[in-house]
Amino acid sequence: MLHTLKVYKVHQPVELVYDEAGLRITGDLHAHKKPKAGRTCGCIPLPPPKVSDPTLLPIDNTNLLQVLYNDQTHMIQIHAIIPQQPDKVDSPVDLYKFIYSVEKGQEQDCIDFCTTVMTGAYKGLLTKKRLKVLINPFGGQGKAKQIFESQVRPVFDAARCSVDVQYTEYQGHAIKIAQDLDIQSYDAIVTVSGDGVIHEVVNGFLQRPDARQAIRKVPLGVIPGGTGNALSICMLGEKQGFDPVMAAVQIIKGRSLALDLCSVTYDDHRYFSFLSQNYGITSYADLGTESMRWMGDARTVLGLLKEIMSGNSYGMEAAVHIVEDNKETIQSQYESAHTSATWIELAESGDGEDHRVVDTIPALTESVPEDWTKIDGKISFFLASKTPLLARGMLSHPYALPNDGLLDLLLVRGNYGVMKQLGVFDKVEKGDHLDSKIVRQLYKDNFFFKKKKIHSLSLFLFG
Ligand SMILES: Nc1ncnc2c1ncn2[C@@H]1O[C@H](COP(=O)(O)OP(=O)(O)OP(=O)(O)O)[C@@H](O)[C@H]1O
Repeated sequence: MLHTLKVYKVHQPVELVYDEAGLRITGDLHAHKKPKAGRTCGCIPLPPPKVSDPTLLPIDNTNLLQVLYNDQTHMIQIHAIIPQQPDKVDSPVDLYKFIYSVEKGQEQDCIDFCTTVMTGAYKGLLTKKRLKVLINPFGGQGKAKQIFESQVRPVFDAARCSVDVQYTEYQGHAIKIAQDLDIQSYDAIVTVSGDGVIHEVVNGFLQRPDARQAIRKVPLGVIPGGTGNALSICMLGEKQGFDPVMAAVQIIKGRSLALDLCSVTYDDHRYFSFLSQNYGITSYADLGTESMRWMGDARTVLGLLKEIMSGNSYGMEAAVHIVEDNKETIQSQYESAHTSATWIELAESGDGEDHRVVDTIPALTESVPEDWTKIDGKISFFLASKTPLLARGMLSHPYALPNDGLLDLLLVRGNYGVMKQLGVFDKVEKGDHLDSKIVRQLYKDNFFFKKKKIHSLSLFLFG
């Protein structure tokens, strides 16, 4: 059903048309111009859109943040996200604000129009979310605060979210904040940081007596403010995963996605991981470039090259429970899971249940079950991951699924020499390394790894 409203930009008539797909603004010749710094009001800017009518600006429901009538100014205000290149799926986006005057006598029509648009734009979603925002002022290249204030806060304000900002003050602070968070007061917890602070939030939640309830009640929203931002690129892709505006829109318009967590026990310490567990070249590459965070995510590539060139080999002992080790089968399972993807909504736990997270995997002191496979000797890569991308340009686990209850393990046994290892590295950008003969197995499994044990739990994320 079509809903229309006639409004004015100064004296020029403009028509607003809303249907199920979204809103169209017709007749505003300057609507596509890009917003100026400061993004005040006015009618806004961008390169001309690839639509047949240059006076027409279509805005999808997903990109509509707020449409409201201001009875002080007798104006309608539209806050929306507009892609810089409308024909590209991963185009950068900008925040726009359109303001048009409403004719005398049309006020009630305008209010009704706004209600219709907002109902369609937020179908099944909460409006005016209450957000707890954690900013690591030292994360990545130290730009998290600036990213938040200049690119993210305006989006949250436009969507009329209430924002409670807290800066992390020391290592481990986010664990404490998540542990003490009043879960009834917030609709999401948002990190403006790298993966380190996300790790702390997840672990803080899971140390709570009401861990399961807390993690269901308060989803995690991720704004890229670190160096690698691995979780962000796994959710939004390699380009948009580094776009704070797009990430902010996900927090407002995204739906929750369950992501398995891995329980890791190290000596008598237990924690939960949502990315990868690894040994061999990738782990030493990471450790060897800790002091190079200033160079952003380029340090991942540099570290890997350095470690491969060193010619080191790595001994390990591990036991793995293999669920599937045929690459073709894993690929086809991934493809069918991907095409039939459904959002996993976890049921709320009932009152009186124990909400603590309990360990269900056998203790390390117990003997390895008979149907598990042992790995004992030299390896180059032992990389188990819940997520597909290790970093930008490194699609290490192309068939990883967020909530299949399994880990994907990439294993290269032995040391095949620098040239062959460089060959694997060279193909990892698009995931083609799996065709390499030396990448012997890609398992879906649970496993014991040295002194670590891993299984999966769930966390809500926006996707
Ligand atoms: N105020 C602070 N002072 C010192 N360390 C902090 C502070 N706030 C957070 N931290 C620590 O900084 C570490 C790294 O933070 P973060 O994940 O944000 O950035 P990053 O490691 O550069 O990003 P990425 O994980 O994407 O590479 C975290 O483990 C966190 O404990």
